[in-house]
Amino acid sequence: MTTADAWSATPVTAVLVLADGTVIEGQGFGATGQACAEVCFNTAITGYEEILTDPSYAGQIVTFTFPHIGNVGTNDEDVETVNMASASGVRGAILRADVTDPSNYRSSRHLDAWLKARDIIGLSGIDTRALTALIRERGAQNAIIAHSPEGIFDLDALKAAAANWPGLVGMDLAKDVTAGQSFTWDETSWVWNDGYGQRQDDSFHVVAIDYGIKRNILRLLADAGCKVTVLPASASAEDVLSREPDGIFLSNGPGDPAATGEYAVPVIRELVASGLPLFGICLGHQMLALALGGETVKMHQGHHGANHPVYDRTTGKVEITSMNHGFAVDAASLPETVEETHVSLFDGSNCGLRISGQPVFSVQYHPEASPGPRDSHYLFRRFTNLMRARRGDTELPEKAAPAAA
Ligand SMILES: NC(=O)CC[C@H](N)C(=O)O
Repeated sequence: MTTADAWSATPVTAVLVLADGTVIEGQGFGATGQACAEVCFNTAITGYEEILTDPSYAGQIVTFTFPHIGNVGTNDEDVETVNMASASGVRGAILRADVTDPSNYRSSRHLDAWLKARDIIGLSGIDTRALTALIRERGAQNAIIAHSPEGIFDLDALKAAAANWPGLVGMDLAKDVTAGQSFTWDETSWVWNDGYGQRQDDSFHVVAIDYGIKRNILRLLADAGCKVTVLPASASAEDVLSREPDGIFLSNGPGDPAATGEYAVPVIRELVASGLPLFGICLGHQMLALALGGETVKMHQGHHGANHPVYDRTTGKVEITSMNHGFAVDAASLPETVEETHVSLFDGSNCGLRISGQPVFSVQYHPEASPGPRDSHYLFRRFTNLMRARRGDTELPEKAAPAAA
């Protein structure tokens, strides 16, 4: 496949080399050097900064199907990693058009400089539609991205590196992105005020285990009335329970959920046995399924975007969701005590579960969005309602009242 075209009739300064030897040439931006990872595509039209700072993308290179990326620059507020300067996430960004100068009042930095500072390699000027079609056909690809301003590439070495990269199956990356120490969080959201913007109830204490947690999850937990203690991925059940939480949260994160089987999954099993309300998102959902005796599988191309329809079997409603996952829970593997609550309307894959008769539930998608639609914010209220019920308080409506004008 050759991708140099009229759009990018300039010297080749970056390449993407797939494990099968395919070489895709374009222009480099951001960091220089090279990085092996899995290439996926994301169909979201907005929110590139949130996507590029979602720790769940560690070990991956994101191809944006939307052609204009970078035109609103970057800022400090839209960063999703808890550690603002963290470089341990996405390995590369692939764009159709070259990054233009930012034009937005919130911008404080050009995407190019911002990527450099975060050690993320950029490749632009390629036919992203062709690459997306290739991934759809053959599945997410192992690859190497390389940026050399001098345009010097050892293609044989790059091909060998891409072919030898082991791939995400079996790779535990949560341990690389988790915060090294515990911290507390009580900052509410400021961008979205959909009625949860004011703290509803200060008295819930939630312990969140950080496998690569996103800021907006923490903000929405705070909006829903929780004071959050965040513990590293290595936390034991005793570490969690000794904080006397009202509820437990399992975060999103990168890598293969099954690769966390030696440390996180047994801890989650013990936490489920505690009987406390428990809520999991994405990697947290997958690890909960494993803890309950289910299995996870690698998907063909994964789900990465901000317009994925999901059916909530418990209410009969459809919500449009943000997604970012390459593994999925095999619903058929779940034991009878576990109910499938949500399914993808794109491919029928599992998108949620709960334990019958126990305050434990999780979803595969990202209800905190960031970027994406707000349809699923109700799940944070569903979580606090489980904590309310446990202490005998009346439950609050899941749908927030519209924000005052
Ligand atoms: N966003 C996430 O938590 C991703 C979970 C997991 N790493 C996957 O790709 O399926």
